[in-house]
Amino acid sequence: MSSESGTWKQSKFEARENPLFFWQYFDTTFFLVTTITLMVSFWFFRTLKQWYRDRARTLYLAAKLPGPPTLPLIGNAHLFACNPEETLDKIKQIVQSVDTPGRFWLGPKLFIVLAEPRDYEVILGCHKASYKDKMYEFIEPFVGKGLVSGSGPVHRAHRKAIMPMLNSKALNEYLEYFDTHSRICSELLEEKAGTGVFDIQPFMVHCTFDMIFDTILGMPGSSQKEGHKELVYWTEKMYELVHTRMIKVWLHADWIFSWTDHGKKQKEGQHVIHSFIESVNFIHLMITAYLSASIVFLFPFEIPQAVARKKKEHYAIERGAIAPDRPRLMLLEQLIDHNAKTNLMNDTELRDETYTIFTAAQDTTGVISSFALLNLAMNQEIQDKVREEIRNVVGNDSVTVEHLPELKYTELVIKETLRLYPIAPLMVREATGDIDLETCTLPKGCSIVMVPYETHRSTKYWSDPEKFIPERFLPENSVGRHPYAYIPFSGGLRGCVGQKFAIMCLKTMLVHVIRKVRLTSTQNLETLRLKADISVRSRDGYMVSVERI
Ligand code: HEM
Repeated sequence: MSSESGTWKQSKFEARENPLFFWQYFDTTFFLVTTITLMVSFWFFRTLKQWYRDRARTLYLAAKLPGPPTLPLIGNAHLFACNPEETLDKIKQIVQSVDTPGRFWLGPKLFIVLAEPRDYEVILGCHKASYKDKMYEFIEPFVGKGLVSGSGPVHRAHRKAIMPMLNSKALNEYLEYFDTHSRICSELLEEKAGTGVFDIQPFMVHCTFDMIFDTILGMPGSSQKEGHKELVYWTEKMYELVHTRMIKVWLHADWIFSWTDHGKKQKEGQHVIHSFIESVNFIHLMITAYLSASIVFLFPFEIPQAVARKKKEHYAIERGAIAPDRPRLMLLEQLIDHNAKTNLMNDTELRDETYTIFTAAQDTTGVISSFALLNLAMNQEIQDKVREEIRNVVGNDSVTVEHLPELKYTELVIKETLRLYPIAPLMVREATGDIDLETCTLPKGCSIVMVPYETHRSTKYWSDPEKFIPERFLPENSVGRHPYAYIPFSGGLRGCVGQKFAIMCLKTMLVHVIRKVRLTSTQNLETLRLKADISVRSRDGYMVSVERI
């Protein structure tokens, strides 16, 4: 206390003796505050000016593009205040009402719609369009940040590492699993013979669950025997929720979303998944996993366990404690081995990539195989041709690597299915710089919407586009067609990494099912109603009847 009052007295004394004492103090503070204020103001006005310039340029370039009339503040958001199932119709209406490139606004955000192959060619190969739109982040609460939603240098490095892991050597190893599970699927379908109309999708979805469990996680899948209706339901629902959030601009803010019915449904879905996991007896699970190696459930909690188990196995093999019973080619094993050498991914990234690939592979293949079989059920002549080819090429044998390239007509059927039902009906990118197209410039910051669904059904590139005609993909019938008129697997910098995997998987499934049962359906292509969430699906189910061959 005395020393403090001493200091104060000393300052008072110095101030009286030296009149510049306080001014010196004031000058330094004044100088610092002024400099910082000026710098902040300078930065603020510069940013504001840049923002104003960018905005003016965006408005100027957008004004040159055709599009529906906009309302103040909300733009065209009111057009999407519809049932999520109708989104595809809304986008189709926009594409059909204007000559693309066209535009629409969701609040302050500009979307430029493309449907011409020449524009796809530029966009899919352009680094400035290789970033996924921010809306893809809505998928991250479910699958984490993986190849599908990520962008930038980390995405590039992960993609570069993962792509060679889905090479022919690994795929040939996977074929055995595709064959085993497809056989089980065909036997289960055979049991449905004579039972009337049923939805074939759950059968195909469970089959793909199992194939992907074996090949991506390297763990035996047996969901076809156990059945996981709730999980299947919530996988599909999860995509629907993400999609709803993407198109409804007012749901973008987390705090609003969490209060809405959709946010509550998201929690409900997570709750179902959590409860399911918790309901499993973990001791039983571990014993089952280690002794009989039959783990049958998945989702985020399962993936970390799978990663941990595979890591343990990796280090045990390295120490020589156990010998590998086969080449370690399952995707998760390859990722762990690669990571041990390069340290490319941390544990979270490893788990997210595994789970992302798992869902990217499972949902797509499950839906496309259902559409393929439904279309064969609706077209008996085409089904007969496929069956004849299968008899000639594979007979009653297991499917081998040598058979696959010989299944040429079956491949045409798969291609035609992917034309009519492109799994990604819309693909959205963010322009990280201005991009010049043949007819216009896309301004930096806009969202680019590609609509393969529309291009795949455009009379400009396809005759009788609404009909199921596999022969249109014969080389002689494809002459002169723009290569980007057909992009079911996207292409270029963000193209699907699982294309070969998917074709192999689909061919094997078709072989087993078509040679075992004849499918019929009372549904037809003209009346089949589709919906689009993240992928295209049938609103009416995939209703077929089967009889034994
Ligand atoms: C019939 C089956 C499939 C179809 C039609 C399909 C289609 C597509 C499409 C269109 C994209 C681009 C999406 C976009 O840019 O928004 C994509 C990306 C992707 N696909 Fe597939 N896919 C299929 C199966 C698979 C399989 C089996 C795997 C894994 C084994 C897989 C893994 C991925 C991954 C990881 C990406 C993200 C790639 C990136 O952005 O770098 N897909 N797929």
